[in-house]
Amino acid sequence: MSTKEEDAIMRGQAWFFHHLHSSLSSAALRCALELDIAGVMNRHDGPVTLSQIAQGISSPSLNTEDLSRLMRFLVHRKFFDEVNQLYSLNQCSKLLLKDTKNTLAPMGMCFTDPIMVSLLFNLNKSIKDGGTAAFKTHGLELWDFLCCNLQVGKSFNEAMACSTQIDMDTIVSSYDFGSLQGTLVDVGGGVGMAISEIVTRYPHLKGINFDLPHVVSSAPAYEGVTHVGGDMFTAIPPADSIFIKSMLHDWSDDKCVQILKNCRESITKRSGKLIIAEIVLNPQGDDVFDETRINMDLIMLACFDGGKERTEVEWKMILEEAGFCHYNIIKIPSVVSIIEAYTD
Ligand SMILES: C[S@@+](CC[C@H](N)C(=O)[O-])C[C@H]1O[C@@H](n2cnc3c(N)ncnc32)[C@H](O)[C@@H]1O
Repeated sequence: MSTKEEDAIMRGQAWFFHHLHSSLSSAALRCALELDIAGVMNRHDGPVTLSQIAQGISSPSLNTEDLSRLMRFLVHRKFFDEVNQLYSLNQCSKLLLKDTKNTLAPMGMCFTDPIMVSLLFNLNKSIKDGGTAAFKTHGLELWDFLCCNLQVGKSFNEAMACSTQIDMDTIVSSYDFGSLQGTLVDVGGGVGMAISEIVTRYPHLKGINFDLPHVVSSAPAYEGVTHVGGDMFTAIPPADSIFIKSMLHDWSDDKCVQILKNCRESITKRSGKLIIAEIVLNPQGDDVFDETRINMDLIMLACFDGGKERTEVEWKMILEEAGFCHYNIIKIPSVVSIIEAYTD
């Protein structure tokens, strides 16, 4: 065998093992979250030793050598920084701190939960035999499963709310909601985090958070926001403008057209605007979020019947079919873009 062939085999093996073991990163992330390693480190001023981390975890049977191997892995994967056996938080691990404004800890806990992860491993059945991997795994579509399993449902809503909090900072500073007037309805707004961020910055807007009754029933009260429970496939509350974030990707093209037609019905009388904050897929792209965008597409495939991330061509198709003949895509420094759509 030539050196060139040997080299190609070696690189192939390295590629294979990289992907074979990639779930270890999420397992280690879960471990760091469960042990609250970032929280323990944050209680100290400056870098900490392994024994300070061990003391902070405070478990009588903790094995320091095992902890040191976990820390070595986490440092290798750049979760934490380490210099001369002193560990410190970096930009990634700061996102693991609980109860902070920009935390991603609830998202980490929800999407590393074996209940959520297990469905990804049924993707093969779903592709071969049809139906969602969620249904193959849990015997229910994801929304029904989340509705019946309140604990997982709560964890899912918290995960959405924390990533939305981060996205909304960028969305609100990149898009001029100040030009809108009257009522702004967030369709599929979850517990109302997004609309509350908008009306806090633009208090002249009247915010309505619209979601399924069981979701809004547990939503916190926000000043300037009214929670309305209902079904977007039946009717959407009347609005001057509509906001939708990370919701259409849960649905097939046909269902999206149905939702968008209901949006048009809701705003038609007032010639309002539809503002969508969702992923615009660019499979050949190589910006910092393109990998996440394509990962999200596979998650949608596993979780939702017909769920998908869409390219610009796919967005144009469903918007036009629903009667939104004009649109404008605004790229912002986020995994999502803003799509403004109009009826005339
Ligand atoms: C992926 S979450 C997005 C939540 C929020 N927009 C965000 O970005 O955090 C999709 C939301 O759609 C809601 N939803 C699902 N089916 C619905 C329906 N038929 N009517 C209204 N809302 C629905 C879910 O309850 C969930 O809160």
